[in-house]
Amino acid sequence: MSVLLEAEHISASYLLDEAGARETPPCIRAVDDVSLELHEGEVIGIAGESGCGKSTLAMVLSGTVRPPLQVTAGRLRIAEQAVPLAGGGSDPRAASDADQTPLLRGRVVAMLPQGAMNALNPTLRIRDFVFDVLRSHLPGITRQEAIERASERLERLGLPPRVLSAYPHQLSGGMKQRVVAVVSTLLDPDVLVADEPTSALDVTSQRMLLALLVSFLEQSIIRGIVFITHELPLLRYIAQRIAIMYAGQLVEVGPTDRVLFAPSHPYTQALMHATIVLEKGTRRQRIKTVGGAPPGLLSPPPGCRFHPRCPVAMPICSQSVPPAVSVGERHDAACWWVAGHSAGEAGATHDAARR
Ligand SMILES: Nc1ncnc2c1ncn2[C@@H]1O[C@H](COP(=O)(O)OP(=O)(O)OP(=O)(O)O)[C@@H](O)[C@H]1O
Repeated sequence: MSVLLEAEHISASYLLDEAGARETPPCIRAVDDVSLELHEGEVIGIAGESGCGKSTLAMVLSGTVRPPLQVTAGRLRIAEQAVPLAGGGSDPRAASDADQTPLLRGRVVAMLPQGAMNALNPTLRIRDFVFDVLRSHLPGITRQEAIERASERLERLGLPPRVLSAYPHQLSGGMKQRVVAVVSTLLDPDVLVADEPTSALDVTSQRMLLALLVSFLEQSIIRGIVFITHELPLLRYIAQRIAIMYAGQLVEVGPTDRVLFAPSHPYTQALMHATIVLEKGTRRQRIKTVGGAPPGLLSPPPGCRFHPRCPVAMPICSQSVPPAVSVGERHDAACWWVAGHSAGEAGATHDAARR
């Protein structure tokens, strides 16, 4: 399976002292040492509680980082091209490539941000929005060409081209979101990063949007999707793999069914209200809810960031960052407790999410 997107050891922080008055400015480490792969034709879901860094990771992966957010480390490659990371990351070439960002954005990677439908200008017909978007990427395009391109695309995806003549208020929320999704992929990007694209939609509209995103893949309009949500169960309908994020880090990555129905990390188990089978022949332990709140990212807890809330925490958990351990085929969990219980099964530690 070929790798379409490869993020290596990405860290990104919000700098709280942009003026640079302090030598070591305080910063919120919203994404901390995240490595992730997206394969050709795949949808990977990224899930976790509010504030765990999902949107920040989405901005990094889509090349839309803006101050006060800064990428402090890492590399990103999409479709075999290095994507510039604002701040340069650890790759000195990235900073000098920064002028390529607008080109990469839209053609290599596109972002469907939270509340994307609200980006529509209420005073402009959809066709004017389409023209503005396309013109920003393709300065030479004429109005007629832009409208024709959007019209053909809508028709191909089973949506009525007449929406181009409508004002936003004349369309339902679900239709607006689908139209914005279509417009954001008009340049056939390799990867679409969708950040909570179904939030604020009713169930029927959610399903229609998911179906549309799948059509993008089936019709080879795009080649892979990073789908961010706090609604873990939703990922069952669209993602082949799921990455669980906690306090800026990935704690578990694996095939959708495994993560949803046989989660390994205590945090994922708590999220799923799942049953942990400790070992063959031992009793089952049930975690009902995630007690407490996620830590502040200005000064996250040492070791495993979940340890203050973890029902199976051990002394080592507060002392040392857990390695990612293989718990099955392309399934890793970063947890000392899991490492102890899967010793001998996997034997090796792995770079999280890169399997
Ligand atoms: N502009 C900002 N300045 C400072 N801190 C920020 C900024 N935006 C986000 N943060 C902080 O970064 C951390 C990660 O936020 P992020 O929005 O990426 O999380 P999230 O998982 O997407 O949450 P949600 O699901 O609520 O959108 C949080 O602690 C948040 O308070």
